[in-house]
Amino acid sequence: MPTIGVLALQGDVREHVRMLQEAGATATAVRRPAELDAVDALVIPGGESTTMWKLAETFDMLQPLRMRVKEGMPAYGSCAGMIMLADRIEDGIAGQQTIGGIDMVVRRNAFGRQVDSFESDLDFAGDRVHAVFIRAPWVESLGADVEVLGRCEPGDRIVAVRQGPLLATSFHPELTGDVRVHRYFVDMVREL
Ligand SMILES: NC(=O)CC[C@H](N)C(=O)O
Repeated sequence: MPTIGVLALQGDVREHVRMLQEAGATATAVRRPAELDAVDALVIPGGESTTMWKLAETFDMLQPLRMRVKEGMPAYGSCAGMIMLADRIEDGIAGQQTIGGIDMVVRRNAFGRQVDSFESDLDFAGDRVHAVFIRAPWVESLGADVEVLGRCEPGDRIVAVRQGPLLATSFHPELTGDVRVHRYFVDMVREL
């Protein structure tokens, strides 16, 4: 059974721990480099990417996170976590940095004020899932090695992608009780 960490600097950590356990993984919160060393894979939760970035620097986690991702650790980022896994971002705050790893440009708070939060059914890797979006980003553009796993209205925007061991969604599957996205990630971790 793989041990999957949930980055616990900020955001909805407990919900991801619960979903990972339901999907058959051992799940644990990760705050420090030594805890990161001990996991096979990592979930980066939703929250606020600017805060997460600053806390990652404060806790000396940004470089270790970049290193593990570069070495091929599987990671799944949801919402703010998607932003953290993007190589480039639009509408970040001044100097905002990411962990990176996925060759894509992600736009923060992209769906705009009128649809700050919304829910939508969409196809994720061939499964129909109910998706919750909260001040969500979308994928503005992506490299040739990035696979699109899901799109959503308005605008047929890209909201789920995978590049090798890295998975990202604009939405929050941990809030729906539907374990399939987490199961998809746990299966990824098992196969890699
Ligand atoms: N629900 C979320 O994770 C929101 C993401 C947030 N808008 C950010 O920029 O980080």
